[in-house]
Amino acid sequence: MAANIKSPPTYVGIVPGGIASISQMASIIKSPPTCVGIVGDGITPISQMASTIKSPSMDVAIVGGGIAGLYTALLLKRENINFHIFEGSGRVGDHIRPHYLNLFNPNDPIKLIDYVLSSDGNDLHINGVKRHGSVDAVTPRSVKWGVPAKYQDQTVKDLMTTAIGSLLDELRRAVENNTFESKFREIAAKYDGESFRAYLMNPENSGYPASVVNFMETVLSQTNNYALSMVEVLMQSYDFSTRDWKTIDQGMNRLPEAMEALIGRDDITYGARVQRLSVIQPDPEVTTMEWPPKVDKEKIMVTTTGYNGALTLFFDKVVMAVPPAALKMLAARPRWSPEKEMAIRSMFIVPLYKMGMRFKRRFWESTSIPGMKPSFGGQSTTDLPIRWIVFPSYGLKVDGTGLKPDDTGVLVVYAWMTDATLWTPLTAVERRSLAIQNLEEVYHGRLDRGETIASLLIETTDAVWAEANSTGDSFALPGQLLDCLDNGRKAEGNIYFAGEHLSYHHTWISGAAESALFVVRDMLGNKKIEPLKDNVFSGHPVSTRMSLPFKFEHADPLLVDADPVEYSHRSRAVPVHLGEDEASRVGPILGCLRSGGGRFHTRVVLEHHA
Ligand SMILES: Cc1cc2nc3c(=O)[nH]c(=O)nc-3n(C[C@H](O)[C@H](O)[C@H](O)COP(=O)(O)OP(=O)(O)OC[C@H]3O[C@@H](n4cnc5c(N)ncnc54)[C@H](O)[C@@H]3O)c2cc1C
Repeated sequence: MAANIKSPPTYVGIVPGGIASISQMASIIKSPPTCVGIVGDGITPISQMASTIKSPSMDVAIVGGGIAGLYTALLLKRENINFHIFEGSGRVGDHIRPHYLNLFNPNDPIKLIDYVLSSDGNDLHINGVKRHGSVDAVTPRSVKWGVPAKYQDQTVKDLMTTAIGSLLDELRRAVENNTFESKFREIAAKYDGESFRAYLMNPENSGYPASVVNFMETVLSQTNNYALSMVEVLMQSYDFSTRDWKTIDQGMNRLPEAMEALIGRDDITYGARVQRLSVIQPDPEVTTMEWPPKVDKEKIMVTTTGYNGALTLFFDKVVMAVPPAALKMLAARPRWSPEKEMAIRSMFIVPLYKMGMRFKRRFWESTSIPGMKPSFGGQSTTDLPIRWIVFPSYGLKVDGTGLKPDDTGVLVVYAWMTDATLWTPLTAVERRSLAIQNLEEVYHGRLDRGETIASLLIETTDAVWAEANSTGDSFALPGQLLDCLDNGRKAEGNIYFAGEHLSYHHTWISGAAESALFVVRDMLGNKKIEPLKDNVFSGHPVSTRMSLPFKFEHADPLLVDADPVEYSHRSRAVPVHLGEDEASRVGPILGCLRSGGGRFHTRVVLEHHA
């Protein structure tokens, strides 16, 4: 049996009725090979197991194949540490879930394109008032919002700058001086105890009346976002004020797929939901075989179920790279410190709702109505249930080589927080019908050729994230941010924790990667682990779309999932800082997620050689 199992041969599997199918298990899990494994519920042939489990090196289980798990794997790979990923679903990337029905060449280089955050043709549709142009310039008067006279003509941007501009400047200066973390903690120690709403209303700060705060939240954010910790909303503003926005051409899921290819699919078991974690203490004295087996040093027993059957495997260390909701719902695991348990339980999970709507033509990119401008990217804001309408940044080539307004295209409507919760009880058909009606209202009198939204629509698909395994995004309520971060991150013996919720940049891909960096540093005794550099995997062939079972027809990436229930989120920009020299590098590059003095710049440059 040992011959079936690649190095080091301390890996034993047991199945009901014998060990015949152990070879199957060995082929499922090739390289992270500490261990004893049990498949199924029978453990009779225990006598055939090695007497004492000795592992010569450290073996790490990574639970979760999202960005946090994948990035942890790549860092461990660079350190030559054995690892294996257990991913509960059949794919990596989870939150990043664009879906294509269209053409592109799997061997196309992965490259960044500009992500357009706002454009001249974007609209505001609030209080029944339609306003064309940048959201930043909106005043309460312009949308008939009742506020005290002195605020009526202040733009929403000025109101926000007055409230937090100096704190944002302090954070930016701290990044330049490599003191981001201490500045973040200084600000959090002072302000985390209050919500952003309370902060804005506090006379010691901006002292805005509730009507002004409501106006700001409606125009700039989503309903009840300002109930979060003040520091969460400050960080949202900080991340959104990043200057250079980029996305990955042909879809953001090329990032996790490229990472997957670099890791190697043999080091990932798909469809393996971890259900149980147990700590097995060392007992070198005992030589008789029993279950659980005796081990020469502490091991973590990891039990998964899925389409590979049930697997039980032993590792030296485990990284739980899963969202707090998944961690909370783990059927059996050790009870951790009260602070840790509290951090896991109290992380505030924000629901998100998204619908991708595929249209016969990109009607938003052309208009014959005098005074109206087309929306080449960016997003429109409404106070309707759809809340935001996001225009694609794909195919925007002003030199005429991009997609034409008569080509098909996808709009995404996007609600979160309380606005997303309200979509949850509706059926799929009701959601689609509501989205169409909302869009008809926004575009009333503005479509050419006598068309309607319904007549232009090809298909829709949506994601009610609160109903998905990963739920939504994680944020902290007032007074909980530092506790959630510090206690949530703290290792429990040999069990470590990663995920976007444990970073300073909640709800960003870069945050998930940042958390992986923290974990690997911690696991290796605060070793100075650098983020991945451009050429770490230089020479490694990256073909990212080998496994997609679709025939592609034309070059407009449809960023919606074909599955009518589970929807992808649109591929969108991550905060990016690109230096001139970095942008121009060529060759096989794994783009890096690099930390600049606490500020985590996501630099996703993935190119592979022709
Ligand atoms: C609607 C939406 C829009 C977003 N927009 C952006 C954006 O524009 N830019 C940006 O940078 N970020 C965006 N984000 C955030 C970003 O996608 C996430 O922060 C990031 O992908 C989270 O990565 P993660 O690895 O922490 O978690 P996840 O992606 O949730 O990965 C966790 C993995 O663990 C697996 N898992 C869970 N439980 C188990 C178990 N018991 N056993 C085994 N496996 C398990 C899951 O299947 C999943 O694959 C968005 C998120 C959403 C929901």
